Amino acid sequence: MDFMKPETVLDLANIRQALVRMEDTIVFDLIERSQFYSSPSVYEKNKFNIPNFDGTFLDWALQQMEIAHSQIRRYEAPDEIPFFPDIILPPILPPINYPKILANYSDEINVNAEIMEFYVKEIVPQVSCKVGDQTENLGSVSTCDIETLQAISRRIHFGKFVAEAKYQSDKPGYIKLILNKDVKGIEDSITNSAVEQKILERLVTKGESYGTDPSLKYSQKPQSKVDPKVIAKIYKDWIIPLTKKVEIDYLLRRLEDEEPELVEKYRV
Ligand SMILES: O=C(O)C(=O)C[C@]1(C(=O)O)C=C[C@@H](O)C=C1
Repeated sequence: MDFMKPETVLDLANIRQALVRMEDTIVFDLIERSQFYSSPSVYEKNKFNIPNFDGTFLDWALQQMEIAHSQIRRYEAPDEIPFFPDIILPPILPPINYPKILANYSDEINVNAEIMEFYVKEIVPQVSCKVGDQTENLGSVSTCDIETLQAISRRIHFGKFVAEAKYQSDKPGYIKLILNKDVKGIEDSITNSAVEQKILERLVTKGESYGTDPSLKYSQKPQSKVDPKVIAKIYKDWIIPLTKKVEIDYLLRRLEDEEPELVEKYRV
């Protein structure tokens, strides 16, 4: 898909293909994280003495990274959402005039605070190789965390494109659901259990293959570096539900950016 060509971005088959590709990045990032200890010092507020800063070491490191990445134009892209939108800077590179694809409030749909919370509380304890700190690796842990968080955030906020594609494909149906504030109806209409099931099965296969040394493939002992079932469970319990939350939150506001005459047509 090409963000300069909206029709390629709003094609559900293309979006799903992009989501499948993102699984590779996320699975590899989780495997990378599994080399390290849980490293609680990285996630403890004000553990290190950082002048004029109130937060965890990871918050601080991620903020520094986002400041740099904002200047290299990362957050101009419609599929990149910062964790700290209030501290980012204008790009140094000239702006890109992306065609409008999403509704005008789309940047306000941001679940990164929830992503940070489940990452620290649920993912790190399940994928790290051992409980505790390993002093010399705290920096590596934080850079690995940043990569993983950014990959998961991009995947979850892709829900906006999924939602827009679904909205465009059935405006009358969605306008009625939105006017009725029918959250359950919206959730049912965006859910495709067969697609979800396939994702979970494929993640187990990817976890097994990517986590195994190819030369040991035929060994009797399982080699996976992260239990593939844990990877599938992270998707089932957190990544897919939050993607759906993004879709629902996006759709609930969708009439803010719709022709009033069209909305009136469906109001009873
Ligand atoms: O592919 C879709 O239709 C989506 O809405 C994305 C997604 C997902 O998170 O992967 C979420 C909800 C659907 O039930 C299936 C898959």
